Amino acid sequence: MSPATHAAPDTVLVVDFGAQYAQLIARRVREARVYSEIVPSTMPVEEMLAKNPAAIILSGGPSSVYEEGAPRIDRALFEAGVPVFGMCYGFQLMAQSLGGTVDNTGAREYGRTDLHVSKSSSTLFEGTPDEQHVWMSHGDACSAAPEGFTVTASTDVVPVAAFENDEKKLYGVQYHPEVMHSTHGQQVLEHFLYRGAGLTPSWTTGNVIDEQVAAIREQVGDKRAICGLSGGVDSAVAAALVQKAIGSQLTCVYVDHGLMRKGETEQVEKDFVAATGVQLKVVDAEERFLTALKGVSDPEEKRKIIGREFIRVFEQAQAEIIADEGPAVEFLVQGTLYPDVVESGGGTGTANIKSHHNVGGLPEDLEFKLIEPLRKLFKDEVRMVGQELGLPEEIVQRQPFPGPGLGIRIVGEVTKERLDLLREADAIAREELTAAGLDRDIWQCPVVLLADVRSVGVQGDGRTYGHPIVLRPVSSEDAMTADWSRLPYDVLAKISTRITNEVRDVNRVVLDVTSKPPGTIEWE
Ligand SMILES: Nc1ncnc2c1ncn2[C@@H]1O[C@H](COP(=O)(O)OP(=O)(O)OP(=O)(O)O)[C@@H](O)[C@H]1O
Ligand SMILES: O=c1[nH]c(=O)c2[nH+]cn([C@@H]3O[C@H](COP(=O)(O)O)[C@@H](O)[C@H]3O)c2[nH]1
Ligand SMILES: NC(=O)CC[C@H](N)C(=O)O
Ligand SMILES: [Mg+2]
Repeated sequence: MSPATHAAPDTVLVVDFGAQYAQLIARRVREARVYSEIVPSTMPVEEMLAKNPAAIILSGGPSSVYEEGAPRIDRALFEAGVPVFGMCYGFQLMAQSLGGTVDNTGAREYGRTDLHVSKSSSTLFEGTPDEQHVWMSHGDACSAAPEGFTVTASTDVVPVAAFENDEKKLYGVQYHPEVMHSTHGQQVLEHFLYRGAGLTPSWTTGNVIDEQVAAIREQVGDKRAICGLSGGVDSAVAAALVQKAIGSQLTCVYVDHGLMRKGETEQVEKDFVAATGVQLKVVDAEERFLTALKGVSDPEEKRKIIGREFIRVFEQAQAEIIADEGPAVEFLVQGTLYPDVVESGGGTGTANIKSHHNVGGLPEDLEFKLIEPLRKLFKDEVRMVGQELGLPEEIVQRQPFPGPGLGIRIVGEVTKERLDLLREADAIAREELTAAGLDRDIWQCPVVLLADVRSVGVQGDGRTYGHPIVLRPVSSEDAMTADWSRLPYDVLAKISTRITNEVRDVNRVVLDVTSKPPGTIEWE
């Protein structure tokens, strides 16, 4: 999308072989201040090379290289003169393609492993200790490196745990440098990028602002755009970025779909406008959404309906703005992030976990041209962009709240009555977490109503048959993986007591102690 005046940054392609950690690799590369993108392993090598990558990283993956039907890579990739770094499956594939030996030696290693570095002056390992901990997860192993490669590390059971070929700029490690448990992993990755591939750490979120502002100006011209504004971080940053590019040609539209939390609408009306001076249109669409959701309890169906209704409301807003005179409103700005795209199966041929309303949930007859300036960024990067744009801390550090709102936090049919009940419970949980000073310690805390579940309780000496509320506090770096937050018991106790006392029909509060994976953050 960048106009010709802005050179594309040096890009490292991360080829995804179905890895658990492809996103993490891309993030680590960006932490090294080099721009990276993920591509599926099914992309033909010519297409990868046509992107003019500065380097290529081959990810891990569940397959075995010698199995029939296992994903492969055209050998041409290794002969194109582009520096390549293979990790785990990618390493094994590189070994096999170039004439080394990979087989099932019985040398399985899962988890923390001691790595013995045999050539600490090598491109990958310079300055790192001869003995280091790495994180392994493999059943196959490379027993002989291809010709021309120097073996630079081994473990007690694997003779070839790293190899390097400086002449051809090809490198590989059996372990996962991208995970935190590999103690010098980031350093080894940076050595590949800076020393192996000769890149300089120059990519910053500042580049994103300049590039996107120029690109958006060119794209929009003298037309107008609307931006779905939710009060959340992503749309606030997207709106501020687009406002910087086209100023008063932008109108923000906040949809009150009746699935918002207590006090949210008032907050957006007040805080965001005060911070940015943006033009805001608030649409009350509660009835429309609740009617469309009537009788629906399947999560994907809910998501699709909400995605569709959002667009219908935006179209209506568009018509109203056009009626007010001025140039056409052709564009819709959304605060879509990279994880939204990846999780909706839109990124790399990965599985569709759930349709995020703004990606997989969009209707097919969408007429707007989309502007999604944050589509390639992770959340922490978006927060940095927001900070650079001068947005206040309260907005930039706000916890995420999903576009489909409480609609996907009611397991069962969504009704006004259930929403009101959940809104009360959620407000109590948020109030107590804030009072305990825990807002910055947790990523977010969905509060979920199990509307189709009832359990027996005793309240006021009488029998009750009510619904459970689930607390789902999680900590995370980017919502791609998460762990349940170990909240202090007294805070949990207070929330539980208040919810069962103050919210009618709720007689039980339970805590979700599942990490992601296997659970996702939201229940639907
Ligand atoms: N109530 C709403 N009104 C208008 N647009 C919305 C609303 N909710 C979500 N959107 C649109 O959908 C996009 C995706 O929602 P999402 O919740 O991922 O982002 P966000 O709300 O901007 O940030 P956060 O992830 O911090 O909550 C938003 O960026 C925004 O464009
Ligand atoms: O705008 C959004 N539209 C959606 O449809 C959606 N679904 C999940 N989320 C948020 O994304 C993060 C990851 O959530 P999951 O682990 O449930 O997939 C968490 O932060 C969720 O709150 C959404 N945000
Ligand atoms: N994590 C991986 O990439 C594993 C590679 C291969 N499936 C093995 O077990 O050796
Ligand atoms: Mg949100």
